[in-house]
Amino acid sequence: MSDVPASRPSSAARLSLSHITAQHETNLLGTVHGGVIMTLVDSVAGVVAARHSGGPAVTASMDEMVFLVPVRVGDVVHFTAQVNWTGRSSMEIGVRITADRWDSVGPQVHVATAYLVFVAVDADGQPRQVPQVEPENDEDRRRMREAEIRRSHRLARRKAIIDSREGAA
Ligand SMILES: CC(=O)SCCNC(=O)CCNC(=O)[C@H](O)C(C)(C)COP(=O)(O)OP(=O)(O)OC[C@H]1O[C@@H](n2cnc3c(N)ncnc32)[C@H](O)[C@@H]1OP(=O)(O)O
Repeated sequence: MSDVPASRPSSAARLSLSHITAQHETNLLGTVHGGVIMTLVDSVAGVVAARHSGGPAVTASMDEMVFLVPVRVGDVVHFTAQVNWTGRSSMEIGVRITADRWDSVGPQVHVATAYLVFVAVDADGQPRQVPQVEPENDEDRRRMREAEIRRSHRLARRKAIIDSREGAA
């Protein structure tokens, strides 16, 4: 594992990946399977988490992911990911997914946005501390504020479910 600094700028681990979709990635309707997109989202976010934290990181959760438009075979799908927020050992990674239609030149289509929480782990699979992400501009600061809102909702939802189960027991 590399030496891990106390903080890293958000641009340090940002990553873009482009993928040309193929026939074998389709669902029964003939459009690209949502699971193919989700696998690539998880992979891209995992690389960002590993680069930011300087070592292995595992997917802890993925927020609701809304598919806005179908992706067609041959479309070029772009995944852009960065660390939005850091806790002690967890990181929220935001992934924006856009597509260029294979048969026309036009503005990129917004396919989906996903937010994933990764936890950096040590050799025993135990959470380890991550560098704090340093937002570099207003957009990064907006992403960090919104990530904090999502985290507080995740924690509140988890606590409400635990309380409800304990109340029912
Ligand atoms: C890249 C891949 O494909 S990995 C394969 C799929 N993923 C996995 O197999 C992961 C399996 N899960 C695990 O190993 C564990 O649950 C871990 C490492 C994620 C968390 O371990 P825990 O013992 O629960 O850790 P702990 O309770 O100390 O929490 C550690 C951090 O994880 C965060 N966390 C734990 N569970 C969740 C969750 N469901 N959603 C969001 N964050 C979570 C905590 O908030 C905490 O964050 P912080 O350190 O920034 O405050």
